[in-house]
Amino acid sequence: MQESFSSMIGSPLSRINLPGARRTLAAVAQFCGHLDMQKNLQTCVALIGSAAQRGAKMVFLPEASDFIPERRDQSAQQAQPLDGPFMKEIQQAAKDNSIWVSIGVHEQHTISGHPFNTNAVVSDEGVLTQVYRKLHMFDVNVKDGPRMSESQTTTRGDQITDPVDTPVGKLGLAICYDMRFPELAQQLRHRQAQVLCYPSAFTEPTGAAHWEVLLRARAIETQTYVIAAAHIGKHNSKRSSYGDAMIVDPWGSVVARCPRNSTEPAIAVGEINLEFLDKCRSDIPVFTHKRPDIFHEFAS
Ligand SMILES: O=C(O)CNC(=O)[C@H](CS)NC(=O)CCC(=O)C(=O)O
Repeated sequence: MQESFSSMIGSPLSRINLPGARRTLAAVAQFCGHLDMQKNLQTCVALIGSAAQRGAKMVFLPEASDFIPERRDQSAQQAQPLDGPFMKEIQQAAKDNSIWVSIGVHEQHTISGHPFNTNAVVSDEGVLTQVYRKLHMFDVNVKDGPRMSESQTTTRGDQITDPVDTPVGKLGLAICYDMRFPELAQQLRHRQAQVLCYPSAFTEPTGAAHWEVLLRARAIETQTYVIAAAHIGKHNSKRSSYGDAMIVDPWGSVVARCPRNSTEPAIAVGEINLEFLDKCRSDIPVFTHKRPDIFHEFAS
């Protein structure tokens, strides 16, 4: 798996003109995914197009943008490899619109049979540039709340992915439930991330209780931008998602947000300002105040 995956990764980074681009626009997307991959693909392509039209250099699409399963067996049935037809079309749309894309998909895993929950980054030339596979499985049983066992349908990843250079900054990859694990955000920041993304399909009860607080906390404590694309609305008779896709700045302010009173596909555009980020980091230099002598995980 690892070899075939590596061979699909291009090396377009030398071609990005990053130094002058201290202020760029990012677009965060929200829609209601269904089982039908063709329909979801059309929605994603339309969102990529409107993000580009609004001047964004990168667009962030939700976790599981390819499909939301209705039954457990459908995850494995419908999952495609990263060089399959769904990602090919996304790559083409990125290229056609000259925009970078982060997208969550079920990534086929032929060995275990259960797909990875993957966040894939595509360059504005349509090249698959970085891939992260969700580390933390959402296996929970909340009274009157969600009961989910992601590990029954999903293979968990086993590595932290190095942040990748994009036009909006050095981007650290995570997914949804990962936002409850500050150690991943800290590690990505330790590896120089300036932006973290959490493509999501949050449940309604946990979204109402925790979503915004978690995202703003991760942004404040890591002093990075946090971009969380999200599914919203009723996917099928058994499942619905909270929505509230947003971009948070390194001070913890929400700078862009999709409407929660509509389940129509939407994007919100916000500025990523790396000068502001540097100012946040120098005003309150928490990362020079770390105590690796006490907390050994950050000793280098
Ligand atoms: O299953 C798929 O096809 C797509 N994956 C998801 O929807 C995942 C795993 S079930 N959802 C979450 O992690 C929700 C986390 C959450 O809601 C919380 O942390 O409160």
